[in-house]
Amino acid sequence: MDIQIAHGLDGAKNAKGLVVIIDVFRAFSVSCYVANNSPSEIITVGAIEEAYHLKNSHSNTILIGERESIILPGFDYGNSPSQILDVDFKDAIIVHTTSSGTQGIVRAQKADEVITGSFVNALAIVNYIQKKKPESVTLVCMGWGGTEPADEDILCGDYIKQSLLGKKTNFEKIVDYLKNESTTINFLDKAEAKDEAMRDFELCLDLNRFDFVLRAVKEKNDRIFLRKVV
Ligand SMILES: O=C(O)[C@H](CS(=O)(=O)O)OP(=O)(O)O
Repeated sequence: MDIQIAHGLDGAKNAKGLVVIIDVFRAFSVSCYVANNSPSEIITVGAIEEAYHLKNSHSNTILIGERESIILPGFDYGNSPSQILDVDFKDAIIVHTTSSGTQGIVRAQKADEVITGSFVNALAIVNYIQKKKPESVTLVCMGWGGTEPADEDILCGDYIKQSLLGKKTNFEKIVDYLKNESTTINFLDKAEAKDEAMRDFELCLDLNRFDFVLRAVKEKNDRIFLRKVV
């Protein structure tokens, strides 16, 4: 299996094979927390206008997302796992748009298949790839706004790659580095509620909390749905 690491929006655009779009803080950690709370659908969108359009077209739509780490006007929740941790999404259509992660999903048009990447379901991702045995895998580290590298996404990409190669990575060291040395945890600086942001940090680093993969599937009107694969 050929394993490539790519970065940001361009990396997503050119990614081939089975593509993992990685966004630890916070898009694809959030997506897993959402998926765990039983929504009828999760729709990933790039444009904010599309999110508003979907909200106006379906009564049971909930908007989740941010720009520059701040919740968007009229949205129900920010891009924050702590805000939605205990929310029952039964029968709701979740529409998710973010600065970086969801933009990567939308751009990954050359991929054979796209799944999301985060630490909260890292083992499930590794197991899924090992089971599928694709010829080539691209791990796309989305970074800040899809334009600048971010430590947490690079570390997650490397963690998945090493696991696929049968090598162990010390996860405690990763957490320690992100907590004490990394300067790339943008949303922590921008957050108005510091306690909530710290809780987001912990929830996004809750390794292997979920045992499912989220697969991006293009359907009606070219909309991209995230579907759980256990
Ligand atoms: O969760 C966030 O605030 C980030 C903002 S950015 O990437 O640092 O610009 O969004 P995400 O798309 O989840 O990375």
